[in-house]
Parts: sequence; structure tokens; C-alpha cells
Amino acid sequence: MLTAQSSFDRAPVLVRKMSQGKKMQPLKKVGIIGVPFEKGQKKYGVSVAPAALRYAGLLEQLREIDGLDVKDYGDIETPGIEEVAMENMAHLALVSACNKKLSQKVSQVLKEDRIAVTIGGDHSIGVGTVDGHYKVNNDMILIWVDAHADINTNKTSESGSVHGMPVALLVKEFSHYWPYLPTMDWQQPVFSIKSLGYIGLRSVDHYERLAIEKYDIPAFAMEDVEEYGIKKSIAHVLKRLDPEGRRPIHVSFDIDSLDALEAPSTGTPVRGGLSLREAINLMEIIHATGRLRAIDLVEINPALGNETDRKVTIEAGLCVLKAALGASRRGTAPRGVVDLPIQDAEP
Ligand SMILES: NC(=[NH2+])NCCC[C@H](N)C(=O)O
Ligand SMILES: [Mn+2]
Ligand SMILES: [Mn+2]
Repeated sequence: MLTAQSSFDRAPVLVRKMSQGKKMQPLKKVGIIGVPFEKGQKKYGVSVAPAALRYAGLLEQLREIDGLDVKDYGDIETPGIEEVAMENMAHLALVSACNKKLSQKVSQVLKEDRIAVTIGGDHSIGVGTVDGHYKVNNDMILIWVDAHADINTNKTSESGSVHGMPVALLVKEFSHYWPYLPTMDWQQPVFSIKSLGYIGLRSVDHYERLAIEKYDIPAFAMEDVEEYGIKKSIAHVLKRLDPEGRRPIHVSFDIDSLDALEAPSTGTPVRGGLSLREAINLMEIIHATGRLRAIDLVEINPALGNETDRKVTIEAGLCVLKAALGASRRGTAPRGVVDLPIQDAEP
């Protein structure tokens, strides 16, 4: 963790306690939402990801998970929105319109008792997914898996890209840092920063670092993952945010949390990140809590890199989703079948 060094000593106990805690049964129904949106950053192509993942077999692969009921809610489209000018905040009206629709869709999926699985799009869509989730489960916790902290405001951002600002737009503790934001009236920053944790950080801007320290956010940067391993890192975050182990979990997974060699087709790659194995394990652990209610997969940009880059990045994204939704690397025996379809050998 970037702060509160002393709590690390308790890690082994926390891990043990976690696995003893009462397990909830994971939801076996999911709803897929595609968000072909890329105006939260500057590069062309991240809006193609939902189509690319569907083409690569997203629905088919999820349906192969034992007992999983997968419903496709289609894509969020927001054409013909007029831009508004906002200081150091590009395309605010477009970002706002897309997220407004997305928030409603996420709420709908959750009310239909499904895990909301949102495929971005750039990470500015985290505003809509978390807003929509919070409106249904206001006791949710948020795990932001990312190389970046995405907690800039338009005063601290060096890029002016909203995909670096979604967390700051969501949390109530930041409401006074923002000027009035035209077109954003539908969204109130009501989510508490005390319900947020980070995994995978390694490219944190100065003011973001200050915010993490000021609010004592449980933030496991790569050097902490290095030291404690992915299991204890997530155990710590979960224990800090939800010592009782009963709050709904929202995971916002930025593909650039993975090492740039594991997921090269992304707009702001950073070397030295999570291995795919760590990310899969992280998702398996979160799945095993039985409390995952929403997951976002964002920032896959199929237009960046070569054919192999594109392929491994999409595959990595699919692996992460499958692990989060219950796929087992141990495999699953066929349901209702008790024996192999061959005769036993004579003794
Ligand atoms: N979702 C992302 N990939 N965000 C990258 C953000 C990079 C940088 N911190 C910024 O604010 O512009
Ligand atoms: Mn990122
Ligand atoms: Mn991000």
C-alpha cells in the first residue's frame, strides 16, 4: 500500500480470515453491455473493442462457463451530441451523454439480477458503470485495477482527457474540487472515496499521489504487488474496504493494468505491470467471494499494434472476464454425468 505501512504485518491473518468467512454463492447470470466510446482519450480505435471482442467469441466463451446464463444487452450509442466547451476537459458533452445512458443500462441489468459486464470503450465510461451500480447498491465497493489512478480533475490533468478523471468525477469527497460541469447534472458525486481500492498502479501523477495519501486509499501499486503477491494484495484491499465481507463488489479493469507485453494494444501502455496469470488469479479470488456484481473491461484498442498485439490483448481481456465469471483453470466435469463413456478395464 502507498500509505499505512504497518497494516501489512497483518496480511497472513487477514488472508486466513478471508477464506474462513461465510461465502456467498456467485450469481450465475450476467448481462453484457458494449460501449463503443473513445472520446475520453485522443487515440482512434478503442471504440472498436466491443465489436472485436464479440467477434473473438466473447458470448460463446462466457456461455461455456459452467451454468452461466449470458444475456446480451447490445451497445450504448450516443450519436449527434453537440459539444460544450469546458476548460481542460475534452468532449465533456459526449462523455456525459454516453455515461448517462450507460448508467441507466447498468442499473437495469443489476435490477434484472445479473452481473453487469461492460465492455468499453475508454475508461471515462467508469463514470456511468459505477454511477449505475451505486444507484442500485449504494453499499458497493470499487476495485480499480489499472496502471493509472484516473483521479485527476480538470485542474490537475496534464492531458485534458476524461479517461484520466473518472474516479474524481465519482467520489463525493472531490465534489468541491470541480467547477460546474455543463451537461453533467444527471450525475452527482455520491460514491465515497473510502469505498475505493487500487491494484496495479505504476503511473501515478503528482496530484493523484497526493489524493491517495490524503484519503489513505488502499492502493497496491506494482511494488506492493511485488512484495505481498496478488493474493495478499487483494485480501488487504477487500479487508480494508469491507471487513465484514458482505458488500457488493464492482471491478473496473483497465487492460493497461497488465504488463505492456501481455496487453500491447492499449492507448497508454506502461511496462512492468501485472502478468496475465496474476490478473486471472485476482479475478478468481474476487469471483470466489460471491459478491462480484459489476465488472468493466476497458481501454483495449484493436487499432494499435500489429495482428499479434491485437490478438494477445483481446485474448488477455477474455481470460480476465472468464476468470471473474467463474471459469476454472482446473476444468469442469460434464454436468449430470457420473462416469466416462468407456468400459472399465478388466481387473
Ligand atoms: N484510463 C487510462 N488509461 N488513463 C490514463 C490516464 C493518464 C494520465 N494520468 C492522464 O490523466 O491523462
Ligand atoms: Mn490505465
Ligand atoms: Mn484507467
